[in-house]
Amino acid sequence: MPETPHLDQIHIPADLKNRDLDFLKSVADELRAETIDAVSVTGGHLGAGLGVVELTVALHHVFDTPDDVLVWDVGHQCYPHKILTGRRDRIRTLRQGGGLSGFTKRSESEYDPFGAAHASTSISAALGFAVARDLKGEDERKVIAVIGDGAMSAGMAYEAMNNAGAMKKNLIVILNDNDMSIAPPVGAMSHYFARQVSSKSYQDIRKLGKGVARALGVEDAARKAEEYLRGMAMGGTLFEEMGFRYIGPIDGHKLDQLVPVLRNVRDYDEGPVLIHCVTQKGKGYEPAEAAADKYHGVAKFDVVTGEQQKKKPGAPSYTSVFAKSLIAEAETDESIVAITAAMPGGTGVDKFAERFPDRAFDVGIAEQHAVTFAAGLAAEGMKPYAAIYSTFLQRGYDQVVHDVAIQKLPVRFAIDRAGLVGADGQTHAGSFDVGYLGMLPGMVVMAASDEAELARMVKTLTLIDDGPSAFRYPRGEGTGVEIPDNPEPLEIGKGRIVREGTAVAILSLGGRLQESLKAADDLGARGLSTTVADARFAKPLDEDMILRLAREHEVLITIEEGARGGFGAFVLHMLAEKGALDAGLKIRTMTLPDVFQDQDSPYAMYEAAGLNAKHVVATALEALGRDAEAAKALA
Ligand SMILES: Cc1ncc(C[n+]2csc(CCOP(=O)(O)OP(=O)(O)O)c2C)c(N)n1
Ligand SMILES: CC(=O)[C@@H](O)[C@H](O)COP(=O)(O)O
Ligand SMILES: [Mg+2]
Repeated sequence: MPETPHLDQIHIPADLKNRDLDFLKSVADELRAETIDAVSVTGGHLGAGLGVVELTVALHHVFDTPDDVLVWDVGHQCYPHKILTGRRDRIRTLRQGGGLSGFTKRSESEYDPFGAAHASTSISAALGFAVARDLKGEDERKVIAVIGDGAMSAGMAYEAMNNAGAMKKNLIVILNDNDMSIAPPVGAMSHYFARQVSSKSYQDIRKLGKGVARALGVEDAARKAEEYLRGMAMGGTLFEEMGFRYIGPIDGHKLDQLVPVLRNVRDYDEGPVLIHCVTQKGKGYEPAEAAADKYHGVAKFDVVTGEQQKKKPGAPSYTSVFAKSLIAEAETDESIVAITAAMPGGTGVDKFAERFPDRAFDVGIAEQHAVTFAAGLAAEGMKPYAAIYSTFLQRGYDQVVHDVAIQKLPVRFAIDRAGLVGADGQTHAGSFDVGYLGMLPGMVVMAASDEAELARMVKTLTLIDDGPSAFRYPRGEGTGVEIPDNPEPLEIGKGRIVREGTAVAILSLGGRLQESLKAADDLGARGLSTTVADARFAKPLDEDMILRLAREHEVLITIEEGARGGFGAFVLHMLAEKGALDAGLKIRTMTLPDVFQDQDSPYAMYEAAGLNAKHVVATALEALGRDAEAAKALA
């Protein structure tokens, strides 16, 4: 544990008041060390937090949180903020079961006025706070949003600025420009920011900072910087045109620049202000600064060497199987293109881009655009694979409906991180895609039960040219099955029987198949011969197979890695329509519970969700009236 004599004096942000710059600098240094040490034992988002250490200290020194409202965009950079806002004693529980969330969360602290984890929401939320404040007549309270350069690629940020600029509300937006997203940032705005940073005024203030601080000492240097910065607001920037006063760029690691600038804008009450703050992702920790991803998200690591805990080599990840399979298809089909919204590594589109640089597109954090862009490509005869995490596709839903499905355009959705994802918790769970896609007319929706199935699904989608289609697959490693070199396409709307039995039928969609097979073993040992079927399709359903399961078994259980209103609901609907429930079939639908589950290991989350093998066993026994045995199975 690092020595932290200054940080130890800070229990809440008010303890940072009336402190001089030297003290604040020491707090910042110790806060950085504490953040590094904490994340070394928990893993998590490190680089972003290290880049905002000084900014966090300066904000809490200058403003009166929680009365002043501080909204962090994404929230993955908020670990230093958590340490300063009364959560230091639990900081080594970050992202663990029962521990602190890895993001800002309203239920966790009054210093987190707005929860986040999906990007680019902060300016909209902050404007809402500002308008409410004014309606309540509490004008003295300040509202600040901190948003990254990557998050600035999303439409929402501009929708919010457009609105804020016109409303002329007092609102402070801090653009935290570290010239990084998860991967190097993309897009014209990113180039625009880079031009601002290379401008003469920024280079001048950097020189001024260095020279003057040496000559005058920090307090005098701060006064000098303040004088300089007062005269520095530039006209004519994009932000000025949108109605913001633009200040910067300033060096976000220099408290002697940050503090006076923040003090000035705190007292400015003539409308919205944007401070362009230049920072470095991973700042102050050499292994992070040197890493290509600037330690965006890390496993547990050794603080001295920076070496991250390696996972034991296991089966290939679903993501890598997707990438490999798509590359194989694209070798012989030039119309295949791949799209990612700022997640090239996470989706495997980086691998596709290495092989086909002209056919891979990283559009930035812009899921809405990604979907409609794919629709345009499809309309022109290309075969776009939009590889988007289940949770982030939620943002592009109207585009899926309006631009893709209604026009029957053959966009292929490769939906990664389907189901529970573990440490990222509530906000990142891929719970809803089967429901929200399966309800759309004409959509084909599949779920892979293992990596060989995934390879077959990639192949299958190359053949669907008359409408949209999707397949979903979980985060992490596959099951270790052999992956065929030339995968056979699947017959649309056909499932498969994996094991034949007579009393109980388990109909699994996607990644719960292994648990279903374990449950079948257990039920078999209890004298209940059990059929296990892999549905493969949530839409269209394999009606023949499901009707047969309903006819020939006393109990039918559906199971899926998704919320209510998904696969089980579709099956129930179909069986009801066909009158297959009229004869007294004992049917149970096993889904994620109707709550937003907190983070934990994926296994523990499925355990809490009641979707592991023993839960299937108990469900079957309970359906058969063997309640005592069911209770024992769960014990
Ligand atoms: C809507 C949405 N899409 C994708 C992501 C995944 N994501 C999390 S952080 C991040 C990069 C954010 O970059 P930036 O805003 O510059 O913050 P930095 O990490 O550089 O501090 C991305 C793409 C997300 N959280 N939300
Ligand atoms: C903050 C954020 O949204 C991402 O960094 C996310 O945590 C990545 O998740 P994976 O680790 O599953 O790619
Ligand atoms: Mg960034």
